[in-house]
Amino acid sequence: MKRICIKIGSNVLTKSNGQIDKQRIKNIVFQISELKKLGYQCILVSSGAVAVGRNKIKLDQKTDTISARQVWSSVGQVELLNIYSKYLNEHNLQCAQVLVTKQDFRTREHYLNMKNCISSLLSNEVLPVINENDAVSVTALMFTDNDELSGLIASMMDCKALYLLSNINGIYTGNPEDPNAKLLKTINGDINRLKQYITTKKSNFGRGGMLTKCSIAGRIAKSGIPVHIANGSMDNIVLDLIADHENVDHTEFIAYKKASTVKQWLAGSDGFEKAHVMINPGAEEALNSNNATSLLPIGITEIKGTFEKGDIVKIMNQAGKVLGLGKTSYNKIKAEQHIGKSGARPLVHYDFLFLY
Ligand SMILES: Nc1ncnc2c1ncn2[C@@H]1O[C@H](COP(=O)(O)OP(=O)(O)O)[C@@H](O)[C@H]1O
Ligand SMILES: N[C@@H](CCC(=O)OP(=O)(O)O)C(=O)O
Repeated sequence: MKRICIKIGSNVLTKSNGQIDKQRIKNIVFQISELKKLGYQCILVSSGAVAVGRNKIKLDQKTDTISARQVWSSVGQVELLNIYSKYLNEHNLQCAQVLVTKQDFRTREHYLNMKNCISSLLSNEVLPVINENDAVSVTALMFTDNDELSGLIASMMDCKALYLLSNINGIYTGNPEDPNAKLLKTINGDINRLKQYITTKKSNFGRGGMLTKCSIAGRIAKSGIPVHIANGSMDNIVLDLIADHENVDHTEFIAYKKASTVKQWLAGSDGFEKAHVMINPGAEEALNSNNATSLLPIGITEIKGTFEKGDIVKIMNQAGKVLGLGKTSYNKIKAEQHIGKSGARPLVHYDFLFLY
């Protein structure tokens, strides 16, 4: 089975007047049923709960922003899944609702429970429809947006590709409304240059925006999974991409060589770090070279925060630029004894290091 993850943004599922676009959902379901016939196993990450709920419930004036999101998402999620379920049944397919929080990726036990649940649904031919559990995930505990969630799912489930469907063809070299802005067809590595093109403009109901979509797409591609940002408002977009992606207008983040599962997990672990490890220019150069280099204490200048053996740390240069994430071989106390000294074991072995 070729396994893929498809993420659908709120705007793909709603019309400009805010109403749910049932025809769009119907077409997404059609594509999933066709993909199944072609031997694809799909995992759906669907936004839209808040947008759907907002249409159903008029809140009293006292309701604050957080409570509003909780009410709308929990009401909207029921409606959203009912629509998916109804259309899937027309193709003799079934779906399951999987609601997750960022915490579920933090502890290994929850991570494995979640992985087992999704694997079991897939092996029983049930389509997992995943969303953030917006009713209980609030502020600091939230995913940046569902793009981040879909990246974590694609890595966890070892997907062959991730499709991020938004209301736009892909990334343009400027404001998409500017006729001079061109669509970038492929991104190969350097995502930093994209920042100059991206405005803070978001789709009506979108959360993260294009910049977070890009940084997640870049990271996931670097860990070995190709990412396609494409227009989910176009009928049969995923089918077209799978048939001949080079001839469909969209942006592809070209995948690097497949990373190990540990490196893939690290690629999605931003925010889970226990401490920041600052390194000197020599160490930065060595890590960024083409050789498989581990992070040695001699290159470390400072440690901010505390960690135990096996915790994740964020690796940063002198200017504060984040270089990557690593899993430590020993704890902070031991690391501090060796800072700036030669001869000690790597704090982060190359096999447990993911560089952006
Ligand atoms: N350079 C750019 N190229 C493409 N889209 C951009 C660019 N800069 C800003 N955007 C905006 O990003 C939006 C998509 O991001 P987002 O709102 O997060 O979508 P979604 O809700 O599908 O996740 C587009 O609707 C577009 O207005
Ligand atoms: N979990 C929220 C969606 C959050 C989100 O990331 O939205 P989007 O940027 O449209 O993918 C919901 O279902 O409304």
